[in-house]
Amino acid sequence: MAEMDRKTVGIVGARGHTGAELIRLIADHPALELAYVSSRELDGQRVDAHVAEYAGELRYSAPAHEDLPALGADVVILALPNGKAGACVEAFGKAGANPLIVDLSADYRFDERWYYGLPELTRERWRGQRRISNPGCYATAIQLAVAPLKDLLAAPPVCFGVSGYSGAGTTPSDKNDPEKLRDNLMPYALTGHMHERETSAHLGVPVEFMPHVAPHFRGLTVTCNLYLARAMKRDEVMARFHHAYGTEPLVRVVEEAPWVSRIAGRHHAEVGGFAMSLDGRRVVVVATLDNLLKGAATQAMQNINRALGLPEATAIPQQSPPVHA
Ligand SMILES: NC(=O)C1=CN([C@@H]2O[C@H](COP(=O)(O)OP(=O)(O)OC[C@H]3O[C@@H](n4cnc5c(N)ncnc54)[C@H](OP(=O)(O)O)[C@@H]3O)[C@@H](O)[C@H]2O)C=CC1
Ligand SMILES: CC(=O)N[C@@H](CCC(=O)OP(=O)(O)O)C(=O)O
Repeated sequence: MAEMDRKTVGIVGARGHTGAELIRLIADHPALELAYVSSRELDGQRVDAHVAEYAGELRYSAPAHEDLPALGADVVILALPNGKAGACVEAFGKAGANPLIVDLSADYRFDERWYYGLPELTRERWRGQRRISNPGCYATAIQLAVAPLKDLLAAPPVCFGVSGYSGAGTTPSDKNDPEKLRDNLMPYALTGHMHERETSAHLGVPVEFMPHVAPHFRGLTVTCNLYLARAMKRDEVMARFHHAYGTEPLVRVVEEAPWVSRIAGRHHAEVGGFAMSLDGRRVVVVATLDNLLKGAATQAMQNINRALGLPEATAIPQQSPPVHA
């Protein structure tokens, strides 16, 4: 597609797990090409030595924040740890540069000047903003599980989350130490996790969230207990989910509670279970997604495609639905 006017993309923080997934997606994108990928640790090394799906001559570089605007990418993806995006965003402001900026961190998720891009729930709120804040991974799953019933809740949803340890990034900690995770389930931030605040703010209802990290690498599950203001039948509950997501290529509504082992490496989220209490006033909804894909890189790609006027699912692999045993 050499004749197509490709847009250039810079990834800041490209050594990380999400950065690597973005390199894969962009490598296969008909309208995008990588301009630069930054990493201090991999500075000077060939990208194809680290991401097999990338074929080209590009090497990692380590520009200072203030030098990013001069690199001239049309799209800049910030995949840095929390707290680091501001310096980059400021550098573009100071230089008078206005690329499309997508931030994967939590830094702008509460900033009303930024579009919060969870396309299936917020795409109507995009008004051409060139600053896009990508949602958190658990926060994506919880919002997808709760949104279709949020007007019927009698109490805050109580959500039990279990993530693979890639969710904890590459900076060494107990939460990404395979030795400490072996045969283990590690609870953390059991009240006040940032995604509790994020989901509450964006759903407009208070949410309670208890995260855990498990020994698998990628994929997360949230099991959400929802008390309902009136008795409902399972069919009625499911009809709401089909209505909300029936035409969405990246959210599948499934009968059974989905398994995280079947979502790893896939680009969509699954929402299912819909276990009802006998009195019909309580339903348990389970959502799974790959935290690095629909929880991060794939969602960023949806947002970028949309902002560039391309079909939202461009270059996002659409695999066939999993077969449940
Ligand atoms: N992992 C996940 O499942 C999800 C992550 N996110 C968010 O996406 C962002 C990236 O996550 P992830 O890829 O997991 O993170 P990683 O920890 O795997 O990668 C972080 C990247 O930032 C660079 N970096 C680390 N420290 C600094 C620093 N002090 N200054 C500048 N660069 C630094 C690293 O490269 P180098 O040190 O070589 O420069 C690396 O490229 C985070 O904000 C995270 O919260 C969002 C949703 C899901
Ligand atoms: C297992 C694990 O540690 N997960 C991360 C969430 C990853 C994510 O979505 O990150 P941000 O919201 O920080 O962008 C956490 O709980 O902080």
